[in-house]
Amino acid sequence: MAPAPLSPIKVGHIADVQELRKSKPTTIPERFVRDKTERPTLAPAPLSPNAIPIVDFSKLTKGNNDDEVHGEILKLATACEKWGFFQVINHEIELSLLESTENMAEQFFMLPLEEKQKYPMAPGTVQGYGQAFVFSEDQKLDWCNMFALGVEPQHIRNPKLWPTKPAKFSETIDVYSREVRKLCNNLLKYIAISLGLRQNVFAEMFGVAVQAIRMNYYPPCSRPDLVLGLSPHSDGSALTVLQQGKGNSIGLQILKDNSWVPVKPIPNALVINIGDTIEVLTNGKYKSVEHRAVTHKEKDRLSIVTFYAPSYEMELGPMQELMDENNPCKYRRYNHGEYSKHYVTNKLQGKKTLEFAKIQT
Ligand SMILES: COC(=O)C(/C=C/C1=C(C)CCCC1(C)C)=C/O[C@H]1C=C(C)C(=O)O1
Ligand SMILES: O=C(O)CCC(=O)C(=O)O
Ligand SMILES: [Fe+2]
Repeated sequence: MAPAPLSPIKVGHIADVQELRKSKPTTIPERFVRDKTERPTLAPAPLSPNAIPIVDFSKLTKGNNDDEVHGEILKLATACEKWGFFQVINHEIELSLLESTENMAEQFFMLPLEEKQKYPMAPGTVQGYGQAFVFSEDQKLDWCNMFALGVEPQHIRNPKLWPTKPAKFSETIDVYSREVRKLCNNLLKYIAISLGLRQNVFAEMFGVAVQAIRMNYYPPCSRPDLVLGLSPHSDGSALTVLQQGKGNSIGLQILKDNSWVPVKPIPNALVINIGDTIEVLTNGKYKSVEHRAVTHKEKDRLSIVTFYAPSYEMELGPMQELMDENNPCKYRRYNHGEYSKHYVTNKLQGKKTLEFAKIQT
């Protein structure tokens, strides 16, 4: 069952942050100013910025010997278990494709507002141009413009939302999405192996996987200490693939041991994170980790995010192989379509959405 749009909801006026920024306001509109407890810490976190594990995909697929392959699988396992995040290098996606996709996204955001507004994200929905996850007039807004599209399978696409400008946008997103889909498939095989499972276990459980793309554009903000680029959340997907803009500016932060750790972009690498689905399937062994984006005083930032998830038809729950008397079942079985609907009809609020599946103890 696909997530259905909500009945009309009142979200008040959602200012377009790129337009707001044009007037270089020294005072930030109240709706963007976070409560004191939510404001970002912009000072460098105590951990070194490169603490996020790095996984070399070429060592997984064609390591020189068994030791090299096993070593990399072990790295992958540690990354998924302890961090929920890693950066993947040598991922086999052409760098020219990463670049052209980034250029397309950037060109789209630089179009006049009237052009972008031809593809509006209706309140309560998640596809199109605008701000997703806003459900009330008093909800704080993120310092971000988003453009999101359902990609696969075809029935989740809304062709009216695929832009005609810039030329080649749709073509590029299609080619990019096919490559990212292959990468997700392959990573899931190695993730299965890292858990001691058959390599096709996830592919069999997912059916025809749902894939969506979201481009996030964060303009500079004169008071980055007061606003958030993107509210803290975990992703509802199985895997998320994030491409950070070539400007290489830090903005993504992940919550590790109660402190926000910045993810320093590695040129040409992709950031991968475990989503709620893998947390549930592994009975919490591999975790979907809370993350957020912060803004910068002078620099803008672009991220291109792919969500890869099971088909809406699939019924999911923790895998038998990962439960025993020491690891009792932590999540109930549910239909992924229902989880998707729950996810997209709630505001981003840390890992709250996953309570949908948690067995209360
Ligand atoms: C922060 O997460 C999201 O924005 C998001 C949205 C994904 C979607 C679209 C942009 C359009 C098509 C539907 C879909 C919900 C996939 C996250 O995606 C995750 C959340 C769930 C649930 C999921 O399956 O992927
Ligand atoms: O822009 C980023 O770095 C974070 C994006 C993200 O977490 C998301 O789109 O779900
Ligand atoms: Fe995310």
